[in-house]
Amino acid sequence: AILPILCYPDPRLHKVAKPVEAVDDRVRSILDDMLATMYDANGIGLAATQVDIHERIVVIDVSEERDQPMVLINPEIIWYSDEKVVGDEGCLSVPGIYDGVERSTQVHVRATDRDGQSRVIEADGLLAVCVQHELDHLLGKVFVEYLSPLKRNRIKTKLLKQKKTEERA
Ligand SMILES: O=C(O)C[C@@H](Cc1ccccc1)C(=O)SCC(=O)c1ccccc1
Ligand SMILES: [Zn+2]
Repeated sequence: AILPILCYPDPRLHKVAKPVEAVDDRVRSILDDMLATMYDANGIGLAATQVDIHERIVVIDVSEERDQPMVLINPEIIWYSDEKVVGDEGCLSVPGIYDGVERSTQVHVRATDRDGQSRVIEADGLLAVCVQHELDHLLGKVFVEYLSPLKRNRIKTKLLKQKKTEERA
């Protein structure tokens, strides 16, 4: 099913996700819904927090063909490169806003996949950026929090105004 994506500044986006106890059919069903929702929204990643499910689950697909889904259950970054880069980021919970965020260029992530197997993924490029962005979501952090308070307030005002016009429409 396509799930509704929470929109900033919804307070639920700041809840901290809990670890998944067991990779069972309930979790696999959440994974399928999150992947459907991510592809429908044309995103390259989605964290469970964004669909109001507060468990440590992330899906990612950074492939051109949109046919290489990645599932990260209970992900943790076990190594960050010292080298960092500022890249333009967007967020499905902050529609229409793109701005520069500094991230490590490479990260190593330990995560469990849909079969319950634990793996370490060595990520670079857009995948490294996306992993860091998604894991922030699981900690209740949205990328606009890296921006200046002035920019963040302008974004809040803009999105709240958008929401009002949507409700009236
Ligand atoms: O809100 C999300 O987690 C999804 C987000 C992931 C992300 C994109 C870009 C940089 C970091 C994290 C998106 O997919 S935003 C929309 C999008 O499709 C996109 C934006 C910029 C570059 C590539 C894709
Ligand atoms: Zn996001």
